[in-house]
Amino acid sequence: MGMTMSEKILAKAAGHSNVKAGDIVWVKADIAMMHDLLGPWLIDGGFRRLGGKLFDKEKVVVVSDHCTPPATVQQADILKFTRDWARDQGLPYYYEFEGPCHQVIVEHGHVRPGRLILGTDSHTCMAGGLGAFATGIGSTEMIGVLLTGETWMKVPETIKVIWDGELPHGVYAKDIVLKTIKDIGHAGATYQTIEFSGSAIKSLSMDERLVLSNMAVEAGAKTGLIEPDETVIEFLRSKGVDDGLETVRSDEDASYAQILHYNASELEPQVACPHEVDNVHPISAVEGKAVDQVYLGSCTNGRISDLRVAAEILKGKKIAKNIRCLVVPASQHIWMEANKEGILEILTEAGCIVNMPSCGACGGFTSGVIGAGEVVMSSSNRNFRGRMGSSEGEVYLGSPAAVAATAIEGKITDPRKYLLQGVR
Ligand SMILES: CC(C)[C@H](C(=O)O)[C@@H](O)C(=O)O
Ligand code: SF4
Repeated sequence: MGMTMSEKILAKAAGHSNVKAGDIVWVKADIAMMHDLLGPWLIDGGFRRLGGKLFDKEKVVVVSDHCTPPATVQQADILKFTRDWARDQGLPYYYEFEGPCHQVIVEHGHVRPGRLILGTDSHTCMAGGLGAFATGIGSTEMIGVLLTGETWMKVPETIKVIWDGELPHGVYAKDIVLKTIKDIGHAGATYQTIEFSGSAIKSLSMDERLVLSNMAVEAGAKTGLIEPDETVIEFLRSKGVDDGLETVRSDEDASYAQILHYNASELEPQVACPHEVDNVHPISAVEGKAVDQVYLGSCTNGRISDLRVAAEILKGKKIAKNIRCLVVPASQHIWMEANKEGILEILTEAGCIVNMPSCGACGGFTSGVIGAGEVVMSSSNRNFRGRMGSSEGEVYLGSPAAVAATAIEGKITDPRKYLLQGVR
């Protein structure tokens, strides 16, 4: 019996030639990633009591992103604690004010195909877009990983999700993943891997692949994998990475818990409605819903291609009166790229506010929270009650194009009417 990608990566991490779904294995982490909110300030006590010595400094990456820039004294204290901890531990890889951790570790080359990446954040699974088995773990579990470099894991079964065909214009990876989550359900892939494949997936850019893997956890999955190919290798080379580029793929005769098959050419723009990510409908079902804020950003959809498509739609136009449009590039690097391309100017002239890269508005932590009764159309990954501020608010999720079109009209809007044929 062949092995899935997920089984192969975990077999390697466990030092076995073969593992199968359901096996319990001890695995060695290639990267242990923490952020400010669930990292050092939470675990330092336990970590020190148990010896306080890192298993390997080179494999520990800390990113301050959730409390940046701090909006309260408590957040400033958390940030200071995290920064001081990284310095005291002599960590070579500490990043702050650069953007959400998942984007930052990808850009800095910490994510490579076949690696096992453990992080104290549920969207750690985003690294699966480059073919790494990446998953979120709790802070307590992270103490053990920091001390030993190891943890135990049950090898997950895999749900294979095949998207063949060609995406119509105005339809994106975000729509693919929302439709997939709708069908699997928000807990339907619990303790399973989702493997995305098919010709539509293969033709996605690196930016768009990361949208799929990022949101795998919204179906409850442990990770979301895409077979690494030349798109991934070229991306990594562009970031100066030239080792650890071997690819990993599922065997033809690997066994799957479930196989779902879709035709991308039939897909329409999708929207996840409050208050669950699987409450997904075609945009036509919610068109016209008035919004108070639109949010274009996050580790899900704040990358350069997302900003480009929004600029294409908003160029020469103005956002609706009485709404706010927050744009938050997913990293400092993307911010600079968007600046060079004139995108930030286009968006600002349209009336958007460009914030610094951060988790702030996405998770309702710092700037951009919403009040009771307010409605947001967001390009991020979660719409739980209270996600962006008040529990009396409402969050709708869609593609960056849908967000930009909504900004123009002040109500949820199908982006296709604002896009020239061929713009992706
Ligand atoms: C704050 C953190 C625990 C959380 C996560 O784990 O995902 C956040 O990043 C999110 O997106 O909700
Ligand atoms: S989902 Fe939002 S809060 Fe969570 S890591 Fe990404 S940007 Fe930050």
